[in-house]
Amino acid sequence: MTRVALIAHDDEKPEIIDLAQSYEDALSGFDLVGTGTTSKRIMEETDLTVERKESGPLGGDAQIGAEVAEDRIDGIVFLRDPLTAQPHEPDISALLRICDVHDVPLATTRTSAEFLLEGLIRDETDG
Ligand SMILES: O=C(CO)COP(=O)(O)O
Repeated sequence: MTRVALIAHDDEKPEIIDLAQSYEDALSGFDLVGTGTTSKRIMEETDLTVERKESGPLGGDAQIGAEVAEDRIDGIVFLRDPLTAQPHEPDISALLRICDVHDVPLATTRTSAEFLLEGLIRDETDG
């Protein structure tokens, strides 16, 4: 099953919730994983089930990075706050780097996230 990671910084949580609601039908057919607070918020605002990792600052990005290294993840939506410094910036950089290493598609904005999800939906439909 297509496994998708959902991650958003605090400023972007309303955006990822709106995205999850817009794509709820398609996402319900995916295996979802996410960082702690993002997962919790999405599950509160939709009927989706998201496997909860740690919160980002406590290692959630690193846990998802480990799954990327094991080729378990098909795509990542990571809505980053481009205007606020994060205490766990090294973990964030590591996640972006390991996605590059393994050629795992990663979207960091709403529009690129829609393109990514449309691509994953198409791949799943094509079988
Ligand atoms: O910090 C994050 C990603 O770097 C997100 O973590 P939360 O989903 O726990 O807020």
